[in-house]
Amino acid sequence: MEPNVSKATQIMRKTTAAARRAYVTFLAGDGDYWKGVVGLAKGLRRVRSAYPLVVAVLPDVPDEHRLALLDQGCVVREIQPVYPPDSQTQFAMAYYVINYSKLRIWEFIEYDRMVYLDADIQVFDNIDHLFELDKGFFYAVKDCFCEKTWSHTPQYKIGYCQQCPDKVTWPEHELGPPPQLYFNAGMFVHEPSLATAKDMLNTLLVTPPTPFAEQDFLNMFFQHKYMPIPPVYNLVLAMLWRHPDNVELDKIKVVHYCAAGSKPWRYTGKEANMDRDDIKILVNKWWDIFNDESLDYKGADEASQPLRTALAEAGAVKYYPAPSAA
Ligand SMILES: O=c1ccn([C@@H]2O[C@H](COP(=O)(O)OP(=O)(O)O[C@H]3O[C@H](CO)[C@H](O)[C@H](O)[C@H]3O)[C@@H](O)[C@H]2O)c(=O)[nH]1
Ligand SMILES: O[C@H]1[C@H](O)[C@@H](O)[C@H](O)[C@@H](O)[C@H]1O
Ligand SMILES: [Mn+2]
Repeated sequence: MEPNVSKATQIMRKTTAAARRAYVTFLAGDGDYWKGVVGLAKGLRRVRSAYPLVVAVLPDVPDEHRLALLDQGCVVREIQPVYPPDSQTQFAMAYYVINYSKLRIWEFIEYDRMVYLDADIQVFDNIDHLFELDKGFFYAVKDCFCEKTWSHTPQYKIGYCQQCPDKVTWPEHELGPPPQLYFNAGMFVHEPSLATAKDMLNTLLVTPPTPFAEQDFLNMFFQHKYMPIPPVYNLVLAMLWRHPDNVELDKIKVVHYCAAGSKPWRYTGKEANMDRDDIKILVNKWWDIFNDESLDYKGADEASQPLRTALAEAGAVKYYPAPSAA
């Protein structure tokens, strides 16, 4: 306690601290992930998050998609791509290679604390309290090893998962010590720092790429700083059928639509497990937020005007202002 600090100073300090916090997501390419970001921006507004959503966009994100994000009150920041060293590695999904560019968010040093959320994530409850966690750690939720994307690993082959480590005992005599705790990198709490960013990129230069790309890399880089947080902060959907005992669906704050076929904006219901009732409900809940016009950002014109003007001048996109609601 500092007894001599005036109320005004205390409020000013709080405001300054708040200005240095933000949610952050990542957007690459001209595909449909921008819809996920729009959904996320509206979801954060629905739960009355106090902090903005910064979108780290690669240069290949088209202006039309950037406009849609500005219209939703996002802070759009262009980043340069990050590539792993050359190799013949097979990524679990071919596109994972672009995810190394996510490492650029450590360069956003105008913020001292950020909560990263993948574009295929939705928040159903306020999680602003994550910004209050002790500094000096890397916070994320433990992953599950049971889906086919893990089929290249010994843990998948023997049916071992850190979500239920007692079910299949790790054969230490054959495979050595059990795998260290491993987090899903679709959601985490981090502290931007140029020193860390530099260290990361230098380490990446001498780190051969592996199937889960930057997720594997971050697990290696932060192995001694990693602090698990409860699964309510990142429900990896496969948990619903792989470890139902570890999930209390009504308590979930953050849902990660990462299972094959579960991205709400691409959902057909055809892929394995996608016809489950809980999945259908979660996909519908995502759409309810995406379609809810009352959640649209109200100061849209102000944020996106410079880009609109530039585009109009360049004749790149035709923009017709929406009629006033009055
Ligand atoms: O064409 C794309 C592909 C990905 N992304 C961005 O990259 C994120 C990661 O891609 P996915 O969400 O499709 O990946 P998964 O959630 O299936 O995969 C998991 O493994 C990945 C390994 O690269 C990442 O670590 C990811 O955060 C983690 O949850 C997306 O949410 C989105 O923010 C795009 O913007 N455009
Ligand atoms: O770490 C992986 C990865 O995030 C996959 O994309 C997801 O589908 C898996 O369930 C998860 O275990
Ligand atoms: Mn994801």
